[in-house]
Amino acid sequence: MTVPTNRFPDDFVWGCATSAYQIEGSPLADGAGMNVWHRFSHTRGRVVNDENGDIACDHYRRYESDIELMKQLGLQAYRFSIAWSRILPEGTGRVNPAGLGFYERLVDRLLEKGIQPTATLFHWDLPVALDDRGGWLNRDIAGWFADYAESVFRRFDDRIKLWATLNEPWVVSDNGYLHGTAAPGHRSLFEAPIATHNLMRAHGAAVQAYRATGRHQIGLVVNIEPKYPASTSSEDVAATRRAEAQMNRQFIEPAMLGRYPEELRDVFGEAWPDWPASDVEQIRQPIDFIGLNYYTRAVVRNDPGAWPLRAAPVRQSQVAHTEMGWEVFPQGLTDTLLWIKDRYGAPPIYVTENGAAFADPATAAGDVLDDPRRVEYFRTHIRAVHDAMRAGVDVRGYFAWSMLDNFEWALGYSKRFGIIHVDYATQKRTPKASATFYSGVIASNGAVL
Ligand SMILES: OC[C@@H]1[C@@H](O)[C@H](O)[C@@H](O)c2[nH]c(CCc3ccccc3)c[n+]21
Repeated sequence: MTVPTNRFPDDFVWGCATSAYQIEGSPLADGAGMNVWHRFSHTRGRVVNDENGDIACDHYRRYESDIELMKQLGLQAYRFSIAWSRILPEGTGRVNPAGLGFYERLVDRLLEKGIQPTATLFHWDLPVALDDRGGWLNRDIAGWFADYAESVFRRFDDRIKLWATLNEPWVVSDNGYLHGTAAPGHRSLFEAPIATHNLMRAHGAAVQAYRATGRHQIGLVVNIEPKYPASTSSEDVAATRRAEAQMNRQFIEPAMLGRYPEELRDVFGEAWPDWPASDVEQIRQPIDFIGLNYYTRAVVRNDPGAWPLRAAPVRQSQVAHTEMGWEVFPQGLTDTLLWIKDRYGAPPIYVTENGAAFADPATAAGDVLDDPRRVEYFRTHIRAVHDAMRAGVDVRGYFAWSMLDNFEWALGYSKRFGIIHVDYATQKRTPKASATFYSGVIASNGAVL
């Protein structure tokens, strides 16, 4: 693959990404079952300002005008997630035709507008009915997930050609079961490894199900935050390896190499089981691509008091940070793309999420002052992708996070990642300068960088 010096290959795909619970609203409409983020966000004290996704961007009802905006941007593809509990209100068994109907309308409208739909089966919004049966702690969930996957493959594989099983299993295991900062809000050293393992077993089962009938591509989306040691001391280097294993290799390694990083026993101790080899073999199903979500890097030091990693980030001074407190470090994206290529056999990669939160207040006149730092963030990170491609990494596409300002999980609506501003009181959409910039990138296939 020859990569032109000043633009991207002709078949490179440019898109935007969102997820169901963050933008749709109407979480219980038309027979949908309750999902764990509905229950979590309605539990006092879990989300900033006790905000929730009851309305969000009202995309469930405004999807046609939102797709019009995507068309105006010149998007070639759109990454969204399917809400499991709309399709199977109890998580298994009865299919809800109205739930399928929403995604049918969404997909058909996208195709009408010449925009490629790419779907993630699970972006954290587990049906409550399954959480009440143990959720990711119940080994049966691999079968439940495969059945759900089959019901949507059967319906949409003629129109959706790029599938992802899970979005960021690390966040579900680490935030949802280890630290309790995300749904279902558990805090347990013993539960997190079980959640990890069942998430990955479910991934494997869904890929196996896809191979039986699917005719296109399926992969796994992981968040990778490259870890750089704060010093060359053996303590800091060891701490960095623990942090890297726990976030960056805990999921991609079983999926791609059929083994868990040995550092995980050092992190979890007796709480890390000896998984049956047959389980890990089943997890290692050949996949067609890796979806990489990249935002920032971490500089890591040894910290004996930091549970359970015994590692802590070191904030970098005198450099740009986003509203999330994340360092702006585009080199980390190049480094990560090269790391995946070198370590996991040069798989095709889509950058499935990359973006930045900055405060973008709307002025009284209704204009939106898009922070110029967001344009710079996209410019430098898209350049970083190009650098990796010039160095031989097989990157197939880039999805900006996010198309719309949306519900930022436990941070509610306090963080704005959108290239399109949403006034939540009026639901008015206003493209930001970053939308105009990204539109130019797409139109010129990266030549404007
Ligand atoms: O935080 C911005 C986005 C979320 O809105 C997406 O739903 C999620 O896929 C996503 N992942 C990451 C990086 C991993 C991460 C998630 C949550 C907290 C800290 C890091 C950033 N984001």
